[in-house]
Amino acid sequence: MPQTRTIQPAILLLEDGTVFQGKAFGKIGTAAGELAFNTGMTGYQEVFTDPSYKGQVLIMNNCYIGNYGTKTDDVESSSVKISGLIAKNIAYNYSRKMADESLEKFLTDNNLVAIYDVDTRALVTHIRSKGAMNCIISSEILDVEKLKEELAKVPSMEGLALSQEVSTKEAYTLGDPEAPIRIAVMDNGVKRNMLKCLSEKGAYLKVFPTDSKFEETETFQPHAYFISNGPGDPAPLKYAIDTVKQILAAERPLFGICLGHQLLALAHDIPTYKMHHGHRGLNHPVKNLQTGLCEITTQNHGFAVDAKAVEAHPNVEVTHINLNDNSVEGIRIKNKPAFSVQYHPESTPGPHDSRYLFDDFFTMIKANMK
Ligand SMILES: NC(=O)CC[C@H](N)C(=O)O
Repeated sequence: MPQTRTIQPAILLLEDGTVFQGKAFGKIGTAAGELAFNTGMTGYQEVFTDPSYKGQVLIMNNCYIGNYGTKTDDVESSSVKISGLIAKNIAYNYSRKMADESLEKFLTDNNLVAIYDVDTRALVTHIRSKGAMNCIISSEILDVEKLKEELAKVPSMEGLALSQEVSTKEAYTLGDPEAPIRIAVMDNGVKRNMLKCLSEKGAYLKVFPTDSKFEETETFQPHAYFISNGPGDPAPLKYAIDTVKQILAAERPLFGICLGHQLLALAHDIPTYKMHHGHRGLNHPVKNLQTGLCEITTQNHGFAVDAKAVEAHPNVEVTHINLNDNSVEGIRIKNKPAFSVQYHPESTPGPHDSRYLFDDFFTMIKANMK
């Protein structure tokens, strides 16, 4: 580390009063949100720019981040979306031929407040036993009592609607206008790679703001709908649940990922619940109940679909389960061309085991075009 750099102290305060001392990184300031941890060893830039992390202060479990720098197009949206960052070690210097800049510059340019030199293993163990909670990090207020006052103002993630804050404000198109398949995308905070996976398969996309009316999306004459991922609690998104109901009533093929999956369940009156500490990482084992095969998946969610309510529903079937905790990872609607998964088949970052779900979507679309 160059001698010229002055390292400032920073502090992390948890909702239950636990305090961690560390060092400042990125912007000097204060940031708060729900504490969440990601166990992935790579892909920090894609993770930081994933809109589903809006409102969360993220712990990167890997003991070192920043060592391969950042690259302009390794992003899942136009800016950093996490509210704050906690790490063990940060590499100021990076080594990767394709990288354009350091993580330090990337985070400072994105005004992100970060803290490092924190015992992240102790911190993660703490959340794993106590459950998800809010936190605040600061490199400008080092007085714990003052930070407690600030932390008290931070809303709970449960009941928080955030999609409108990250969704596109204006509809836009993507891909080849002459493509034989048109897909309307409900952008609840869509990751770029989902759009890439869809357009590369030969679809012309129109990406609509999360709260667009069904009638408006229909003017695109879509052959199918894609319901994207997104931040926050899915339950308060009544406008989106209603739109999903209208899409289903019109018999349009539908594929939902993560928040999109939760909205498909909610549209069938299947409730979602806040998980103890969520799933965020690149190695979550999921079993496909239709093929009996296991996939290693990318995950990022703090809410999940109620398994008992799915079982009790005559028209909804569980297609995938998480092998760590048996939670619902995928559903299919028996009487409609619709399915969804809780995990991330676009997998940036992550393994590509689940990319077949995009093929399944296109097969379903084509079957419904005949
Ligand atoms: N990646 C996502 O779409 C996350 C969905 C939702 N915000 C959750 O935390 O469960």
